Amino acid sequence: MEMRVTDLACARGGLPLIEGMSFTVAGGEALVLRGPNGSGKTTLLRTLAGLQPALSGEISCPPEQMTYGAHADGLKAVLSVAENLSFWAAIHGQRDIAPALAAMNLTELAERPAQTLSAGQKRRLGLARLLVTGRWLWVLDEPTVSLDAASVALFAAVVRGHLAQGGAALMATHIDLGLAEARVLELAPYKAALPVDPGFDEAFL
Ligand SMILES: Nc1ncnc2c1ncn2[C@@H]1O[C@H](COP(=O)(O)OP(=O)(O)OP(=O)(O)O)[C@@H](O)[C@H]1O
Repeated sequence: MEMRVTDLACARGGLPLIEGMSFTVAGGEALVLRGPNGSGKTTLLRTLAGLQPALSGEISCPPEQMTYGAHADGLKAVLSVAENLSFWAAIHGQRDIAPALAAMNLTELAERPAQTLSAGQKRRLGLARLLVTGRWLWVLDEPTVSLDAASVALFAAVVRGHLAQGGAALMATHIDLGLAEARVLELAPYKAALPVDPGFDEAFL
């Protein structure tokens, strides 16, 4: 399995942010996306996940082969931890949620309504969801927000396990995940030139 991105350009709010971007992610690989606030990491991930159209370029992997973890945890507040996971597992044709619960240290919280979880516990549940999708490519936006050091380590182990099974991960993160094997993809070289404002008029200066 491989995702090949070729000469991609994307925009947000009508402004081009990224242009001329090409890279590949293959099964067994983790790619960490780096760039300052506002540089377009979320925009790139949304584009790859098919949530917004690219301005131009090609993405070889269809959204059906990936799972996208956004800033929001995407939980159903009144469902329990186990019910939330079962819901997602059913959508993806999976049954066994026990390994996902155990991997993100949620077994003891299985019966708790999601709305009563702490921010870090909610994030752990959001990440456990990845494990019941069966998708090979994980596209993740700041996956470790709200996690304490122990949970970051748990998550790194989950990612490593996914890679070992031939999966891949593309993650925007500002923190060190402790995944020494991850490649870093800097956004800076692909910063799009700002369009010239055709309505500019010196008389108004
Ligand atoms: N809904 C929106 N409408 C218009 N512009 C937006 C919208 N969302 C984000 N932007 C702008 O698009 C640019 C890129 O934002 P994006 O969220 O992709 O950056 P980022 O690299 O993920 O930032 P951060 O590190 O802060 O999460 C920013 O200048 C931002 O203000």
